[in-house]
Amino acid sequence: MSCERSLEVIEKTHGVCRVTTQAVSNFLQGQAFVTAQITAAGAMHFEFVKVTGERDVYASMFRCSGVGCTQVKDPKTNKIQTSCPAAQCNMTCEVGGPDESCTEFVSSQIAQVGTKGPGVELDDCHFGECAPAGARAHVAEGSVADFALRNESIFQESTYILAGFYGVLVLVVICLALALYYGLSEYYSLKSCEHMVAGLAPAHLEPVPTVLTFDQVGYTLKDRTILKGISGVAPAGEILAIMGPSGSGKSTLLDILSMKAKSGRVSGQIFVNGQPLKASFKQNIGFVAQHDMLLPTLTVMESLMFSGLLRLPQRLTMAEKTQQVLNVLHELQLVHIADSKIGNEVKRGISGGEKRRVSVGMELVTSPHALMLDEPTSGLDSYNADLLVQILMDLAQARKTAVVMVIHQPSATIFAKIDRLLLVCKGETVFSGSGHDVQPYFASIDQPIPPACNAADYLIDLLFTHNMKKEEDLRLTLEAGRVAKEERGSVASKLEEGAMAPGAGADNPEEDDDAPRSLADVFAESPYASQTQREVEAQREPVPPLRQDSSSSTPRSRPFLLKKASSLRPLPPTQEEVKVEKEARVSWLLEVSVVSQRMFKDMLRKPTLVVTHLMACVYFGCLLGLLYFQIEMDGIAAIQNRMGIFMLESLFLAFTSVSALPLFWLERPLYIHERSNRYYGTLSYFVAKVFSDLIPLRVLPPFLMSLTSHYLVGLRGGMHFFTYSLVLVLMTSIAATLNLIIGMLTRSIMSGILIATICMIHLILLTTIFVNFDTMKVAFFRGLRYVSFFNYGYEALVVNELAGQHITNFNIPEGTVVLRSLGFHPDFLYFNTFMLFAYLMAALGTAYLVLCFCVKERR
Ligand SMILES: Nc1ncnc2c1ncn2[C@@H]1O[C@H](COP(=O)(O)OP(=O)(O)OP(=O)(O)O)[C@@H](O)[C@H]1O
Repeated sequence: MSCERSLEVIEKTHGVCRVTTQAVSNFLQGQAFVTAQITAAGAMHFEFVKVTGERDVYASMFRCSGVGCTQVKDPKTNKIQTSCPAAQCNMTCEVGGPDESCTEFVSSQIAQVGTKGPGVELDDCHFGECAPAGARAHVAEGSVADFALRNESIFQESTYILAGFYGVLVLVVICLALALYYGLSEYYSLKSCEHMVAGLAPAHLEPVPTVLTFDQVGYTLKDRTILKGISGVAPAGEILAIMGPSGSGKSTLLDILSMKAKSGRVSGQIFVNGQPLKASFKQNIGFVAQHDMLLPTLTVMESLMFSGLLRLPQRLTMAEKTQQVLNVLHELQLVHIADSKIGNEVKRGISGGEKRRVSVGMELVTSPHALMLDEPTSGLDSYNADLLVQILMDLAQARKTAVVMVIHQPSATIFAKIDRLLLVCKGETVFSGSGHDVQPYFASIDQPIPPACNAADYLIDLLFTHNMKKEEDLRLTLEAGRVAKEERGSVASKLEEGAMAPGAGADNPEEDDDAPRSLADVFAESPYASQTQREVEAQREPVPPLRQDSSSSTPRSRPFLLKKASSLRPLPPTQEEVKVEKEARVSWLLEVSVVSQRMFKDMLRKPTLVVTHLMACVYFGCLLGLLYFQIEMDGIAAIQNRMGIFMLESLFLAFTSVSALPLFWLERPLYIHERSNRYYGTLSYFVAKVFSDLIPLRVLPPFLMSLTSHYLVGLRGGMHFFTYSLVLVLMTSIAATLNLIIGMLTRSIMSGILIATICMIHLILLTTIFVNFDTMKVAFFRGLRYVSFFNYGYEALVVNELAGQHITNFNIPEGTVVLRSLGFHPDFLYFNTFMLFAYLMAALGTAYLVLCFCVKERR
């Protein structure tokens, strides 16, 4: 198309003018623009529509035709003045309602304006005539061309500026992604540190010998006792193995020793090198979860560097951090696979045993004073399990670290290596002491471990059958009627709950003198128990115990467990400790940069999601572009088609934003693990998440869609295009953030998607196109228009496209009037855009708060 803005009229030209005739402009009251059409023969038609009413819209139409009209162009201002001395006007008042001023105007002024008076003077006219490129040549030959007339050019100068602006934006985003991808990668590959020699630990990371002592640790969850007065010592440089049948409370004990947030009540005392446990000690604990929490797309080196960059003290240089990672790679025998990807079930990477070692390495990088491992050998073959335990033993000895590990059923080789053993059954201590004392102890209680059998297997079997036997004995006792009728109910219910532990009867010995003695009872009275207790006492410095909780009860009345249980609350950090911790932490900006870099890297290494989003949006833009190719501003179809396009685009973007929900869901366990292990703060993760999710998935795709559909459909150009794509980007970002919030709050991915879909449907429903809020009888429901971001977005889109547009061949030729009559607010474009911004900010704020308070580790 090419457009003509000169005075020369090829066939007929359309324009917008300001009315200067006093009588008319008075009547228009500010709506002083009329749409005009002038033909080559000097005939002119112009019309205006005066709109009155707020809720009920009334339109009064004023149409004039004039002959012998003249146009004069002011060369200085370039404005065109038009004069029609003999205009014939007629007026339709009160279309849809009363307008007294119109009736009065008709009777007093119209005759003068139309026939006798000075005619109608129009000023500041903006005429334009557009035609397909080939039409000009046709005109030159003097024949009349059948032009497709348009109100506006689809290519304007400002469009090119905006296209350039967006082009630069896209380039910046691509450069940013590439910079993030390659930014720190030189430190992430083994090649880059070939010049470094393993073994030279940075001075700040000298080992600190640590002895961990725990005394009378108990745990109660909703009136159910899970742990009862467990005591033990994890000496520096040794491994304390916690063993027991499934459900005996091993992981619970490890959680407590690792200072994990527990939902139940924890009692007892924990000492570190004889001092009561301080809250600040958490940062010196390394915790290796039962399942590997690793990002499959990263290499081994990158994973360890991620931990090192975020958790090693700020004062360490990058070279020192890399050195530390290199040392850990050597210690864990991972150098040969340093640049291999972790992998997962879909894309195979390193082996299971290697993954376990990487998980351990992620913690060892920080040189923790105490290392806690939950079943580190589970799922490994005996070679890899032995190798891992041997590595752990060497590390513990070299670094003088207290290592505590839960182990399910170790091989004979591993069992023989265990320095100290804590055997638990149904939350009670069955044995606690040196690994060498296990055989003599069980021999002393008439349960000798057969020499040909794996001691670990034998002990687990023993505890299991002992449990079964004890429960069976109690059942028989009940049947024989030896328990009073009223007592029967309580015992039976205890059995059902599974709370009846071996030796449970010993809580009330006088009630059941003949009850079989549990292994826990037997151990509590053995010299090994006293020995453990002495070791615990020996490790404690003579300091007053932690806050005593008067409400806590004595767990058992036996010599080994005589002391009163106190609530376990670590001492709050002193101001000095807070200062030291603050100084040690890496800066917030570095945290955001490292975390977002990893997110981008992950996204680029499995680009399916981004590519699918981009392709889907471009495809949909093309589809709409072809369906509505170059639609005219003609007749009612002009309104229908445009409203259809915007609704389809909004729906498409809202529903494709659901991907934010499963995306967070898959990341959730990793986030919880890393957050609780102090890799980064919640705000750092959130900012990185917003940055890495919004830009590639919620900004680029809708922008590309708007770009495609805009040119194909022939929507309004210039600033209107900018507003159009901005509104689509804002709507997509809001929808994605709302889905993110739902993903954070729901416990199941399927219900999350269902809830998200239902919420989206409700928000879509509350859009003016589906419901005219002004006609609602209940005031409350009228207020719902402010709830839906969809309503703001959709209204902004249609107003941006239709307000002020002239519609040909339609009895309401003003887009503004049509919008008003449909319940839209043509003057709310900026308000709606601002509200979308505000909505997005509020949604992001809510998402952050939900992440802070609802997505927490509570075990
Ligand atoms: N948050 C919780 N909610 C409900 N029950 C819990 C919770 N935490 C622990 N338990 C219960 O406490 C008992 C001990 O659990 P724990 O996970 O510590 O056992 P475990 O010895 O580590 O078992 P496994 O070897 O099978 O992992 C179990 O009966 C478990 O059901």
